[in-house]
Amino acid sequence: MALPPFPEDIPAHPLLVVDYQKLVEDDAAEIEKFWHAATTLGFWYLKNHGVDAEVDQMFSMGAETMSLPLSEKMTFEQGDEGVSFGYKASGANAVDEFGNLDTVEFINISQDDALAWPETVHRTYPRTVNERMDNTIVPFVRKSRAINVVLLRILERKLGLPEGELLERHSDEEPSGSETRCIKSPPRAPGDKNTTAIGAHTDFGSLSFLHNRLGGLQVMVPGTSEWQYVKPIPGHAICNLGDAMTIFSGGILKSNLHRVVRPPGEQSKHTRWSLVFFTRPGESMVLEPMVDSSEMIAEAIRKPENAGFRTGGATAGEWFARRIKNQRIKNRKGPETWKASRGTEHRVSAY
Ligand SMILES: O=C(O)CCC(=O)C(=O)O
Ligand SMILES: [Fe+2]
Repeated sequence: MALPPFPEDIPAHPLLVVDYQKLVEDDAAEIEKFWHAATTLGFWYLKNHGVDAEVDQMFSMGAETMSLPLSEKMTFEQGDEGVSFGYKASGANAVDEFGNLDTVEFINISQDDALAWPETVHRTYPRTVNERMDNTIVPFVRKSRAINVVLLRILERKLGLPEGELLERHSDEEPSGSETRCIKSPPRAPGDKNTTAIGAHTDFGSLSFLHNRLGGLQVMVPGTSEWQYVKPIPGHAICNLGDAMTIFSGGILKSNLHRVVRPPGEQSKHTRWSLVFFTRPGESMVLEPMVDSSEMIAEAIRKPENAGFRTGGATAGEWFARRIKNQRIKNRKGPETWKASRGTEHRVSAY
């Protein structure tokens, strides 16, 4: 079905457009553009990534899964212990410190489970997922991971890290929180004041590769306290960095605050689907600035504004479980639970 375009009269934040093929060819100007995006907003468009056909298939997988009976989907629910893989029902998470509820449902499929299929590493999935493992999910996961590895290699070099040091923290030999997520966000009643679908957050891991059809994603542009839409552009993925990259780099790389609200204008009448592939560090990797491996990072962490990026030695697995667990509404005791779910979000105004 044809979707209405993003309204022309609604401002959208212009992300830099990075050409993936040029990155692969080691094009110096393109690498500079990517580095600029990574160290300022932490969001950019990625074109020529070659994953469009797989993305379409993944949206079909998502639609098939979300149309299963709720009772069946609930058999595969994430639970309240801080595990991300599986199904998340609408309203299972808080979107703010007051305990308002999210309005999206999604399915998270672990990279480890996809790559080991038909073996199980972490958990099992609904039949609509199993049926599409070989022909849809595995190809999408492989291609998306390969793209993120190219991006990681470039960042590793630009950060002055010895070859392989950042990559080995994202090895697929070790279990990780890396996963793909298909999100369904139904239209909201016109008078519904609570328009937040996914609350303000920074991403938990390293790199997110996102595919949007409708508006609704917003970023808070650094130095302002205003939310701005990111406009979906056909064939352009939206990429962003997560907390692990900000921490590893001692604050050089930016993990920016974002959220999902009702799509703008006519688009608000339609169901919003989105698809993400998250690359996250291996579970046992310690999230600390890589000061011993890069002079640039050692220098960055000496700046007072970056001091907060020392975690005290949390592993990626612990960081990730804490964030997921404390955003579950069933675990909520009060505003402190929301605070306990936070990562590198420092802007009190956006909590
Ligand atoms: O749906 C989107 O556009 C963004 C989703 C997102 O931020 C997330 O799942 O972390
Ligand atoms: Fe996100």
